[in-house]
Amino acid sequence: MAGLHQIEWLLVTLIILYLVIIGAPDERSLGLLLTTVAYFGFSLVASRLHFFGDRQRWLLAIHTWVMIGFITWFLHNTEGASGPLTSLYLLAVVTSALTLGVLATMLQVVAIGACILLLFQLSGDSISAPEHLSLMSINLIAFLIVGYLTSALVNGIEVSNRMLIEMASQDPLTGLFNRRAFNDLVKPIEAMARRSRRPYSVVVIDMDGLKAINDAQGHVEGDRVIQLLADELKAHTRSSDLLARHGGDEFLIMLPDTDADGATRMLRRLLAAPDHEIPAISIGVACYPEHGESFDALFEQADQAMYISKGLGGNRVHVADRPDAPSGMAQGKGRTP
Ligand SMILES: Nc1nc2c(ncn2[C@@H]2O[C@H](COP(=O)(O)OP(=O)(O)OP(=O)(O)O)[C@@H](O)[C@H]2O)c(=O)[nH]1
Repeated sequence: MAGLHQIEWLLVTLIILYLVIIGAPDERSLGLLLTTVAYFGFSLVASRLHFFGDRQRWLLAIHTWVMIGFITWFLHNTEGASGPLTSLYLLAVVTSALTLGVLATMLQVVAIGACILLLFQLSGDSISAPEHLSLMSINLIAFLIVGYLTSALVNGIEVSNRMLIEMASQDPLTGLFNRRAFNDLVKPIEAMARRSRRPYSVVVIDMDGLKAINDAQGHVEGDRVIQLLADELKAHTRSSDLLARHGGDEFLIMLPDTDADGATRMLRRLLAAPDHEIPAISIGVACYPEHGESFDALFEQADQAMYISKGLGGNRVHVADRPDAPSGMAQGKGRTP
């Protein structure tokens, strides 16, 4: 975004250079200088207020319209629309294409066309003169091409960026978050829960016997059951819950605002789901605040609880022991009680 202010400052620099080297009619010099200083002040204030940084479209639009108005005023007071300075409008077109998209940019090219017509009108030149008509057409076609190509380029970069972010945060097989993205998303929920002392649950799920499926039916079938389980997890969780594929056949869920009872109710429904294609799963649960103060501590507890589930035969939920509870208090909850 800083680049956009640089475009404006480039415009101011070009205009000052013009005034110094070529100069304007004496009676207009002061007015032009004051307008240029006012425009520079506007740009400076806008950059301080983070107009561009906030990416508010209407503020960006105001910015480009002000730029077009300023260029039109400058041309009106110097060489009109028939000189080479008309190409200064390119700066407004590029600014718009970088920030506002193709449609707004095309609209601005139309508005620039209207400004050029107005300039011809004000200077008393006839627009129907062949040299004026061809000059205006060439300029407008150039603006259209530059505006369109720049917008398309920016759009392509934005799409690529989005894809890169998705690729960096998603597990490609299931579309769930990967562990890195999950860790980033967990932090604010953990902090909020700690501040408000609201509960949350951490769930570790591990498939039972994926290796046997891979060995007997091949990796494609193994992949398919992983996807089926991921779909089932999505179907049984809320949109506010966080799901991640943690490793090969291991999944991780964070359930905000959910205590141990709420988590086990949901997980029992998952185990009772009638989809027999999904292999058995072992589940461990740990909850804030009773099983630990930090997400990492809860993850460790949930992981141990998952292994207890597996040790008890798998296909069940095991809630971590309370740290102060005597050992043997673990509660196993199988698919078939
Ligand atoms: N098809 C497939 N298999 C995977 C993938 N990632 C890991 N695996 C396999 O999953 C198997 C996991 O093995 P284990 O950790 O022993 O798990 P398991 O066979 O489910 O046995 P338990 O966890 O003890 O119940 C290994 O054979 C891995 O090669 C994957 O993306 N697709």
